[in-house]
Formats: sequence, C-alpha cells, structure tokens
Amino acid sequence: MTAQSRSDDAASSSNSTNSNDSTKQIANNHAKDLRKETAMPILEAIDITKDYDSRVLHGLNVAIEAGSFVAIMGPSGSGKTTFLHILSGLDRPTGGTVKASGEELTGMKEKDLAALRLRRLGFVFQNPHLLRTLCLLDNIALPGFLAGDEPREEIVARARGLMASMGISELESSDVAEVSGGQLQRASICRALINDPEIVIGDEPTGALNSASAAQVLDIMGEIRARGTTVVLVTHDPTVAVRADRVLVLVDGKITDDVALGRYSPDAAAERTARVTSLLASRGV
Ligand SMILES: Nc1ncnc2c1ncn2[C@@H]1O[C@H](COP(=O)(O)OP(=O)(O)OP(=O)(O)O)[C@@H](O)[C@H]1O
Repeated sequence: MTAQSRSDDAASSSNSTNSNDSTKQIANNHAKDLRKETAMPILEAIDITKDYDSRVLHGLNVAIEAGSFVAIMGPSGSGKTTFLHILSGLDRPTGGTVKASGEELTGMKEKDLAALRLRRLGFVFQNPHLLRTLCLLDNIALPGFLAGDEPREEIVARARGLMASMGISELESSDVAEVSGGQLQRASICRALINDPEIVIGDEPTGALNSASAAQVLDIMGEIRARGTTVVLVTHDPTVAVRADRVLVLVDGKITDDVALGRYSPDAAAERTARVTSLLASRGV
C-alpha cells in the first residue's frame, strides 16, 4: 500500500459519515427539476468520424437521454477518450455533428464552446488538474468566478457547501500538494459541480484511486445522477460501469454494443458486474 492510498483510506474512513450526508447535500445543491426534461437527447452524436494519421472513429451515432448515466468502455486505443472529448466539445470531429440539447456544437466558435463547457458541463479527469497556486477552496470556486454570473460571496458559499457535502471542509485552505488523491478527486468533483452543470463528464475518474476512495467517488457520481444530472464516463473498470444504466462498448472506433442495464441497486451489483464482465470478454477486452 502506498503512502497515498494509506492516506486515502484514513480520509475515507474519517469522512464516511460526511459522505452519507454528502449525497443529500449534493442533491440539494444540484437538484434538477426533472419536470423540465424533454424528450430531446441532452447529447447527441451523429455520424461522428475522427481522423488522425488514420481514421480512429468510424461514424458513431449515440443519443444520450437527460438524467441518464452512461459508461463508455472498450480496449485501450479503441477511441473512448477521443469520442468523449468530441461529445463534450473539448475536441472537434473530422465529420459529423454533436448536439447538446439540440444545439450544434460542431460549428460553434471556440469562445462559445468554451462558455458552454464552463457553464453547462462539469469535467472530472483521472488526474485532477487543480492549480497548485490556489488553495482547494479557490480552485473549486474558480469556474464560478470565471462564469461571472453571480456575486463572489455566493460562489464561495456554494463551494463551501460542496466541500462539506464531500467531507473535505477542513481542507479549504490546503494546498493541492497537501491532500490525498481521494480528497483531491473529491475537490475536483466539487469544482466540476460549482456551476451546476447539466452534464458531468468523467474520464477514468476513479482510475488513480484506491478502492475505498473509488467507491466513495462512485457513490457521489450515482447521487449526482440520481438528482437528474446526466453523467457520461469513460472507464476500464466493470465495477464503475455497473453503476451506469447504459454501457456503450467501443472497439476499433465503432460501437459494438449498447446495453441497457437499468437503474443500479447495490443488491444487483454482482449480477451486473458479471453481465458487464462477460460483455467485455465477448469483445476481447
Ligand atoms: N492527438 C492525437 N494525435 C494522433 N493520434 C491520436 C491522438 N489522440 C489519440 N490518438 C489515437 O487515436 C486512437 C484512440 O485513442 P484514444 O485515446 O481515444 O483511445 P482510448 O480508447 O481512450 O484509449 P485508452 O483506454 O488507452 O485511454 C489511438 O490509436 C491513439 O493513438
């Protein structure tokens, strides 16, 4: 066990009570009015292709419903991250169209895309890209300041509420280098949520965490989604994918499987894990 994972374990056990509260508070902070949902997909990929030296995405079509939790899986190099970046406006496709709530991202100017990413999407990566020059509270509040829609005190209050909900209140003034990987990832989820996004995008958000911290992050993701925020994750890990209600498998830049698992419940975890594992095995993953 590494020093980092030991400190994650300590953090996760000392924060277990907070984590239970966490979910309620996230819910309050990020409750979406489900009645506002429409039948229009919140994200839609139409005939997406991407060429580097050769073609890596081959005409992908996916419609993601508002409020759903989608896991994208597949072998290394199959195009998962490329597709996620295109879906979320971090990258542009070579061909095809991406729509967010019916609005085309593909032809948007970079300035408008950046504004959309800032206000409507929240990103959680395997390695949290927090700024070393800022304390955790300021890192979390920063996207709120950048959006510039609200008084700073309100943004800071929301950042504090999110930190409390994730059990990391005591780390407000900490430097990025002073906290464990699990705590850092919880801070990066707070940052992703600060502008109350419609969609949380994750690229292996538990990939660098020990199992206790990973489970905590997954519980948080599940709660975010349970309140109506759409969650789209890339993952290699079947224990992450079983939390999703839909699993897409990408092999050689094509969607080979699109499987509806239904809502996660812990009682069905083993059965769902077996289903996802056998699906991946059938694709040679
Ligand atoms: N910026 C780039 N320039 C050139 N080729 C790239 C670039 N980004 C990705 N690729 C190539 O595109 C293909 C798909 O890469 P991508 O990272 O999307 O796969 P992945 O399924 O996410 O892989 P992993 O699971 O290992 O992260 C790979 O062959 C990769 O080498």
